[in-house]
Amino acid sequence: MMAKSGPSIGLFGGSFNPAHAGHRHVADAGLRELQLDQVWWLVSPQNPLKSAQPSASDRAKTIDNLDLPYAMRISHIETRLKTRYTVDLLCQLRAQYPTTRFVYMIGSDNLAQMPRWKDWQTVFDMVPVAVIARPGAPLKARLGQVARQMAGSRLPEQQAHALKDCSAPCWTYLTLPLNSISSSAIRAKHTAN
Ligand SMILES: Nc1ncnc2c1ncn2[C@@H]1O[C@H](COP(=O)(O)OP(=O)(O)OP(=O)(O)O)[C@@H](O)[C@H]1O
Ligand SMILES: O=C(O)c1ccc[n+]([C@@H]2O[C@H](COP(=O)([O-])O)[C@@H](O)[C@H]2O)c1
Repeated sequence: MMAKSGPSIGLFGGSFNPAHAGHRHVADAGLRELQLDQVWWLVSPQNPLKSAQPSASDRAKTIDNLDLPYAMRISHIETRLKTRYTVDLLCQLRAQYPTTRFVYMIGSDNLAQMPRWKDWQTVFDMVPVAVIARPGAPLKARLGQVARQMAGSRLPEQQAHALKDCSAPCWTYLTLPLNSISSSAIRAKHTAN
């Protein structure tokens, strides 16, 4: 296998319907705690587990309001590659960028939901994964099926900066101060007004 000496890039996939400060909280943790060179905001064409969403370009416009720093960029690669499943995206990225050190970033609600993803174990086998704690169901995420099954590959939070250089499977759970914002709460507020 080729040694990975290229840039370290956080892959931060989302529906972003709309994007909000909770997303910045996750992406900022990628630069600050994981010490990544860049974070790519991957606008999902359509989360396979969610009902139909507004267009990816309309959702991406909401990220513009967050004033991203230079080290973060918005990516429509999943639309271009016609992938909806993370495992398929990672296969294509690995072929396109063989030396890049990718880290996949998710909120803890997604860790709890991951048994419903396509080939979730393969996702863990392909890239290091960073989970950012989120209010809601913290125990479900921390003690759920994925956390239990992957317990042997967990890196202590204090060593999160080293995650990018770990061989998969390897993951960490960042507790950090919690951020309670969600897109569904924002949508509900707009509907109510
Ligand atoms: N406040 C937050 N803290 C930690 N992770 C978050 C937060 N908000 C979103 N995320 C994570 O960001 C990624 C993209 O989230 P998404 O675009 O679905 O927003 P959302 O607020 O979860 O949306 P919805 O409420 O519609 O489900 C997911 O991995 C999600 O877990
Ligand atoms: O691969 C899957 O089966 C899968 C199932 C659900 C969600 N995902 C990915 O998880 C990321 C976060 O999704 P969301 O809707 O919670 O923002 C986004 O990049 C989705 O493509 C992936």
